[in-house]
Amino acid sequence: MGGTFDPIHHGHLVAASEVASVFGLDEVVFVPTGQPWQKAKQEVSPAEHRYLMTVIATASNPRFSVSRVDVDRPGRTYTIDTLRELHALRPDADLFFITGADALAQILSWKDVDELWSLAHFVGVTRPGHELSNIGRDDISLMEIPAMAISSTDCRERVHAGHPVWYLVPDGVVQYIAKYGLYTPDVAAVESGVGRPVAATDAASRTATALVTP
Ligand SMILES: Nc1ncnc2c1ncn2[C@@H]1O[C@H](COP(=O)(O)OP(=O)(O)OP(=O)(O)O)[C@@H](O)[C@H]1O
Ligand SMILES: O=C(O)c1ccc[n+]([C@@H]2O[C@H](COP(=O)([O-])O)[C@@H](O)[C@H]2O)c1
Repeated sequence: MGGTFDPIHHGHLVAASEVASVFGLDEVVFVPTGQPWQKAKQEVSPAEHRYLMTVIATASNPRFSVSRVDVDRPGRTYTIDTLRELHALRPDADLFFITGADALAQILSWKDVDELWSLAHFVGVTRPGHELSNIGRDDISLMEIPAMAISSTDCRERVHAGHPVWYLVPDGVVQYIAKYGLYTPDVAAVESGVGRPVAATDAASRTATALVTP
């Protein structure tokens, strides 16, 4: 499963788990992008942070692993290169490529799209707010998965605004984001009060008030 994973969230993990279960996959390899060229207009976190968050998020599942092929390949990330490299590394493996409905809808704009179909079996999964279509190809499988209305964009915006992302992303990823200050406004903005996180003391005093109220 390829993705920018900025950050990885439970929508990604549920999609991978469901496809692995239905198709009886031995392993799901998460492949964080190096330079996602279709996101060139937006700021993307350094690849090492996205790679490490993906490692943390998948560590507890023995069937999940993370590949560095896209992170380590210089230049823009194209799935045609990802699949060729994975195929060279595991020539005997049947490759599946998992995509959400939104990514599948864009696939005709991907590099060398006509060559993709012979390198992997594509599986499109449902995603709230997006229509799932096999874009007229019978060789693409479509799957309904439990709806997770979570996006990395929303997670970044929540952290930036000082709102929690607990239970949207794995606990270790919440802690990683806090440790490295990802998605937080810069210091000047914090000092000017923009995006100020909810103060622990505010929350504590509200709890205390609630406890003494009859
Ligand atoms: N909630 C979700 N349910 C199902 N599939 C998802 C979900 N979120 C992401 N995906 C799929 O996972 C893959 C990687 O997505 P990506 O890393 O770009 O996450 P994103 O949440 O879409 O990020 P952003 O909001 O930054 O665009 C894509 O195929 C995408 O369609
Ligand atoms: O090959 C391409 O041209 C291409 C264009 C856009 C996205 N992709 C791949 O689609 C996957 C999801 O990408 P994204 O940008 O939605 O996180 C990831 O593996 C990308 O490398 C691939």
